[in-house]
Amino acid sequence: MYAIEAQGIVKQFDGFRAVDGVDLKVPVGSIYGILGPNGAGKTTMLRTLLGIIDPDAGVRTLLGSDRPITQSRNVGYLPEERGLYQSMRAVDTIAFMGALRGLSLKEGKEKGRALLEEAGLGYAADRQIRQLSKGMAQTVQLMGTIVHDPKLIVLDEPFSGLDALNQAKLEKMIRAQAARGVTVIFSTHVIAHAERLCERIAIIAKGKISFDGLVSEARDRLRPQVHLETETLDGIWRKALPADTRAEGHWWHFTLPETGVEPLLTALVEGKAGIKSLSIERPGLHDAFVAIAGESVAAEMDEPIAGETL
Ligand SMILES: Nc1ncnc2c1ncn2[C@@H]1O[C@H](COP(=O)(O)OP(=O)(O)OP(=O)(O)O)[C@@H](O)[C@H]1O
Repeated sequence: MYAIEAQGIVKQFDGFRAVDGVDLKVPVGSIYGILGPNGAGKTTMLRTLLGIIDPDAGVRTLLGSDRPITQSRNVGYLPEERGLYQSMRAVDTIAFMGALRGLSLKEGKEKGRALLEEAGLGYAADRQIRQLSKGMAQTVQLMGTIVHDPKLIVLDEPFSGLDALNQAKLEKMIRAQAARGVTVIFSTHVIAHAERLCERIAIIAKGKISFDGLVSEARDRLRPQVHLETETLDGIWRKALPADTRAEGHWWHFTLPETGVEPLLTALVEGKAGIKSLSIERPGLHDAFVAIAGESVAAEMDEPIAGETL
């Protein structure tokens, strides 16, 4: 069961292919991240999948329909350009956004107050948007995106512009929605966000998808790295180290051999290497991203500045 299925999607602007033959499958109930640098085609792809714009080629279904726009009441969409009416109160903003997706204004206001209370923002319900901080206003827009209980939530760069606290709240909200069976798809140019939240990701650059699958599958494309410290520097055990081992004083750094760690441990113990420390590091999504998309694309991705995210 897929919330979104797309095949061969192409979207051009004046002959320039912003989306260039994309295939994608987003399973129902998953948290799915679209990772790519600025200008990769993420927004265009999301807008095409949602039916806001039509592709020049390819087919897509959204919640089982091949006319995605007809599903708009079942979808919550947070566009990249944020914008709210400055003089509208927070609670009315949420209700108004719900009403655009078929929710009665009365229910929207009740739910809006409940959502604000839940987030510890009940005191701001009757304040105008202009009286809120940027992060709070963004949270209100997010609440307006989910107030009608959509089956599918699509968030375009939802973390940008939020401080660490609000990013953590957003992560919590995304997890809570997924726990209820809602499908959440979001775009980001920060690898760490996708690594923390997603079961599945698509990596996109220059309009093409170079990977679509489980985060663990992406990470498994690279072998774990071993860091070993020994008391002795020489002995028969050295023969057990792989050919590409990098030596650094008493340290040895190498890729875990296909045979695993046990034969290596046996050789080290029997050869009296004197193991002082040994760690096996599984590659993170960042390393996998570099391997899949290449150094130059990875360099275009923004990493969060220290302390920006939890
Ligand atoms: N309406 C449009 N007319 C012309 N070119 C467009 C239009 N929309 C997008 N593009 C171009 O298509 C490419 C992909 O843009 P898109 O906004 O989809 O990328 P993105 O991955 O979302 O990046 P960003 O995070 O910077 O928005 C860019 O080169 C952009 O300039």
